[in-house]
Amino acid sequence: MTEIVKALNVRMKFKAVEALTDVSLGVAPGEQVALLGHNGAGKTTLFRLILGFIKPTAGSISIAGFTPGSDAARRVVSYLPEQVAFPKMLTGREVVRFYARLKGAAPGDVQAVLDKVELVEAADRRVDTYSKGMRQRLGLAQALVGNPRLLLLDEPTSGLDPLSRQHFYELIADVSRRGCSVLLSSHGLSELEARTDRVAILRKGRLVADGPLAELQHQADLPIRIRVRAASGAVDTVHAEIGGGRINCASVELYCARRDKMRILSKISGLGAQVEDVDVASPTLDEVYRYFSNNGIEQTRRGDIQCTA
Ligand SMILES: Nc1ncnc2c1ncn2[C@@H]1O[C@H](COP(=O)(O)OP(=O)(O)OP(=O)(O)O)[C@@H](O)[C@H]1O
Repeated sequence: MTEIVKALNVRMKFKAVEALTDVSLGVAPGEQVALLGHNGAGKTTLFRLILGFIKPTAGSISIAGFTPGSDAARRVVSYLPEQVAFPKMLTGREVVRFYARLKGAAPGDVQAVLDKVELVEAADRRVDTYSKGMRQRLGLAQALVGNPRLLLLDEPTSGLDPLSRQHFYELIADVSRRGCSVLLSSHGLSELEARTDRVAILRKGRLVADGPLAELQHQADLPIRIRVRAASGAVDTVHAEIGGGRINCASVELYCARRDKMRILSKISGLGAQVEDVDVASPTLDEVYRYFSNNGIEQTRRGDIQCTA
């Protein structure tokens, strides 16, 4: 199957600044990839290369087998930039109609897309009366019109309230289920955690991690948190048996390496009725991100594994 994005050993240099170094990344049809990285890591540069706005200093990129920026590639890809701006005098419908014509989409697509992003009621109002969230949804509408095979979304949820974010991700999941690939950059790690197939992390222009979150958790081998709620009067015994730290009058918390998890859980299970509940938490995307963007050096409060069990 042809990859929608295929970047091979891409290097991008702006005079003295090397924005990307030896980046190889593929995106399959229907795949959702979150592109993460600190400010200046090279995310927007990668988007601009995929769009064909700039050419790589070295390496190659193809979009569904086509050269970025070519007519054929442009028919494949849609882009929602971080700072979305439309002519204020136009209505939302006129904006989407304009993009529909540019992309050769059927006129009926305009209404369907406005409906999808819940802008039908405001469609005939001028864009300068729109809230930030409505402008962002209009940005998504212009990106969705014409059924692109690849959506590039640069910080698409910045400035959106929690409900709008949720709706936004539902829309993205829907287009992805229909086979559209999504490459999305974001700093909102907690909201991405359960919503992306794959995470790619750029650090100073280098791709330092690429895979499903579970795989990156495995690679980073960060400690797992186990929290045990003791039965009434049993907290001292539970603490003495499994170690860790007391976090209140009734609970004990410890961190352990992944390889020790089952052994410790079995020990906790052996405490029988002295344990009321157990909660096991794998490292979050935020922790995995910090690990990889800090060159594999762990900087979390879990740094010292407190397991004595
Ligand atoms: N046209 C340009 N000329 C010179 N340097 C540039 C140019 N475009 C980008 N850069 C530099 O390349 C590096 C990567 O920038 P880029 O905008 O891709 O980062 P980013 O990951 O998108 O950052 P942010 O999260 O802040 O949007 C930065 O050091 C930036 O200053």
